Amino acid sequence: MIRIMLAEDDEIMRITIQDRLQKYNWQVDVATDGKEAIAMLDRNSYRVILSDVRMPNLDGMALLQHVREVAPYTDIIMMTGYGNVESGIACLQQGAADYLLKPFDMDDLVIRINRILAVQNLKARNISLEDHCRQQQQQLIGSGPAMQEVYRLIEQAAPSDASILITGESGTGKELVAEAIHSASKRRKQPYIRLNCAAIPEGLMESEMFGHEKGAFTGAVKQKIGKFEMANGGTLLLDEIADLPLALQPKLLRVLQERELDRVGGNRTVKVDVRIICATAKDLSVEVEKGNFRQDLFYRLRVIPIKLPPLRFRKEDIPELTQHFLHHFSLKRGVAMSLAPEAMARLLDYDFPGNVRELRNILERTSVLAQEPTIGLADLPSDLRGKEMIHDSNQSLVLAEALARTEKKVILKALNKAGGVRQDAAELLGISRKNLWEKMKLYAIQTN
Ligand SMILES: Nc1ncnc2c1ncn2[C@@H]1O[C@H](COP(=O)(O)OP(=O)(O)OP(=O)(O)O)[C@@H](O)[C@H]1O
Repeated sequence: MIRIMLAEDDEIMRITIQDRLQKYNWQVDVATDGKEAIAMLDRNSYRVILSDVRMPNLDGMALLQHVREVAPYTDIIMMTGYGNVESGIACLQQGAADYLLKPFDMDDLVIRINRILAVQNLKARNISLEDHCRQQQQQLIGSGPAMQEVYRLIEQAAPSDASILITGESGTGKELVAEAIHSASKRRKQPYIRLNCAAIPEGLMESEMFGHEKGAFTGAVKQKIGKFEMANGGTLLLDEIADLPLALQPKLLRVLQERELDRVGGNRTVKVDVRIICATAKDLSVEVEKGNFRQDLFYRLRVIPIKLPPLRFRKEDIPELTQHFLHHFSLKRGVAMSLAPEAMARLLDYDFPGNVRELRNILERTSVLAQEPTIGLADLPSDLRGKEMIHDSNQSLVLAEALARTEKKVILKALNKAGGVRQDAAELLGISRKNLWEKMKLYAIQTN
């Protein structure tokens, strides 16, 4: 429920405004002077404060200054009397969101509050869009059986609010899967926020997750909203969850169980409604055995587990991924890039310890550096060209066969197109004449 504070010393005015605003299902707490308002601000979070300028004990300007310091996410509308436009402008200069000259129309007040709430919603949405933008143009690619299973799990998991644990080696697309789940869920129009548990110093993690109040610790000069509150109504991805400090794990468990949290240095409880997705490249059950991760939290987080296979176990997706990334980099470079068959063969033979991220990086680098629009073997990084390639025995045997068949087909096609002229066929294939000759021998291809 949207919470609004009304600070006004005039009783009739107070009752009239409160009655009217409550009709919109807003919770309206009233304060009779500035001091009382400050005390209430310590106990609760408000989206909007509506304050009179002239009040006993502590006036509206002092309250405004206090709110700006301790609650930067709360907007304040000032009510000034006697047609005092200068005072209204002074309020805006001090950081008020708006002002109203008394006497004012109640409809006008409601419109202004709604406008402020809309801007607040936009700001929250903006934070989540920034996160989205990073991933823009990034969709999950791969139609092999392993990815089909992943899509099936995403589809099944998305509609519920159950916690999801995505595991998989680095670069297998865990973040993309988390985003796909959010986008397919009923929360898709709400914020999607990401928090990397490994990237934040341990001492700052609690405030990053749950926020803090002004003065909670040295350096906490302003109130800060944590990622949980930012994600309210939406989804929070806790990336690298295995790195969440042990001391914070009970606090995360509490949010999951009670759906409420305490900001650091705060003495009030904030209700949150957030769907949690966790991702990790580590085996969490091993971390539990080692005593680095709480078992109760582990079970709570892995209600739906999704395991992403490494790229070397789904090599069938490499051509499709390659095409997808090359298309993207071609647009960036303004040249239609393609991959020579033997370069593709090398990619298919490589084990990609860095998974899809490594494939993407290789293609990005080569599409920038390659002299010709066709990326050849020589354009690939040395660890792909050289003997250092890591072989996965059974897998590459099956692939080698499939590859050989494809390569033979492509060569025959090129020779056919070139009317049997080897030099032209070699050029079409983007390989040397000698290389073509060797391959023709290998595949027992004859030309007249
Ligand atoms: N199936 C996929 N289709 C398209 N792109 C993918 C796929 N999987 C991964 N990527 C790309 O690979 C890169 C790494 O993906 P992502 O960050 O999701 O991996 P991750 O598993 O979260 O890695 P880490 O554990 O290192 O954070 C990104 O650029 C992403 O777009």
